[in-house]
Amino acid sequence: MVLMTTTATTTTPVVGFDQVSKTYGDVRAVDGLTLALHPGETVALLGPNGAGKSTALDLLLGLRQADSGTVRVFGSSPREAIVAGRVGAMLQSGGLMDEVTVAELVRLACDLHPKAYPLTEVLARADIAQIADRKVNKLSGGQAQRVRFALATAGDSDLIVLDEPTTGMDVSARQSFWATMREQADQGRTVLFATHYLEEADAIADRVLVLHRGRLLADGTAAEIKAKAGARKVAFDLDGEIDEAPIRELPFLTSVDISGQTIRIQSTDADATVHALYGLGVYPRNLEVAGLGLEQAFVAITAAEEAKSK
Ligand SMILES: Nc1ncnc2c1ncn2[C@@H]1O[C@H](COP(=O)(O)OP(=O)(O)OP(=O)(O)O)[C@@H](O)[C@H]1O
Repeated sequence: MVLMTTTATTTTPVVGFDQVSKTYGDVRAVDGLTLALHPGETVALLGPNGAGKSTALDLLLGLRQADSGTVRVFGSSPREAIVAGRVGAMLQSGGLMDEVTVAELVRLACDLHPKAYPLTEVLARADIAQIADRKVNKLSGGQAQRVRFALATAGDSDLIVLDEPTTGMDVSARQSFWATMREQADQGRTVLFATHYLEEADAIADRVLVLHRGRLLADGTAAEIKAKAGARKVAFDLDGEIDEAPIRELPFLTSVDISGQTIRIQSTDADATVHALYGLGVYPRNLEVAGLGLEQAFVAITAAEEAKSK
C-alpha cells in the first residue's frame, strides 16, 4: 500500500484538473474542479443529470476550453495528448458519418491513430466484424455504441474515456463490453467512464467520483462512498394494523416506506433506531439491517447536498 501511494504521488497524473471552471451563460457546469487520475485506475464518474460530467469530459478531451483553471493530460495539453495518440474516447452523442460503412469509418480512425491496431483486430474486439459492410446510418442504437467503442480503441492509447458507453446496449452486449474494457484496464490503461448505471460503477470501477453541480462531492472506492453516505437500511414486517406515526418519528431516520405489513427505513444510526423500535412495544418480524448499495448511497449523498443548498 505504501508503495502504491509513493507511485501515485511521484508519477505525472494521467489527468490533472486544477481549479477548473466552465460556465454556459449563467449555468456553472464545472465549478472549481480539482482532481488527479493515476496510471492504471478504472474510474467511474457519477452524478445526477446536469451535474457536469459531459462538460468535464469535453474539457479533458480539449473539445471545450475552461474559463479558468488548467487541464493537463499526461502533463501536456489535452490536444497534445490526443495528437500523440495517448487518448481514446467514446462520446455520448458523437455523430457518426452517415454515408460510410462501419469498416470505412473504423479504418479512418485506425489511419489517424499513431499506434493503430490492425482493422480486423479492432472490429473483432468491438464485436462488429459481422456488420462491417453495413452503412453507419442503418445501425441500431446498441450497434452504433459498439462502433463508437471501436473508434475509441482503434489504437494503443494509455487513457480511454467513455461517456455513458453502454446506453442502448442489451444485457449481453453490456457484459461483453465490460469484459473487453477490463482486459484494456488489465493491460495497464487508465479508464474513465461516466455512467448512470450505478451497478456498473460498483462492479467495474476501483475509484468512484461523484459530481454534483460541477463540484466533486465524493471521491473514493465504492465501499468508501457507501460508508460516506453514513446510513443503513432496516426492513421488517409488523402484524395487524400498523400505527404509522410513531414509526415515522423513530430517531435517525432519513427515509420511511410503509407498504402493506412491510416497513423499509433508512437510518443514520440503525442500532439506535432498532432499539427505539423495540421501545414502541411492537414485535418486528424478518428484521434485516444492511448497508446501502452504491445507488442508495449516491441518492443519499446527492439528496443531502441538495437539501444543504436550499
Ligand atoms: N452547450 C451548452 N450550452 C448551454 N448549457 C449547457 C451546454 N452544455 C451543457 N450545458 C449545461 O451545463 C450543465 C452541465 O451539463 P452536462 O451535460 O455537462 O451534465 P451531465 O452531468 O453530463 O448531464 P447528463 O447526465 O444529463 O448527461 C447542465 O445544466 C446543462 O444544461
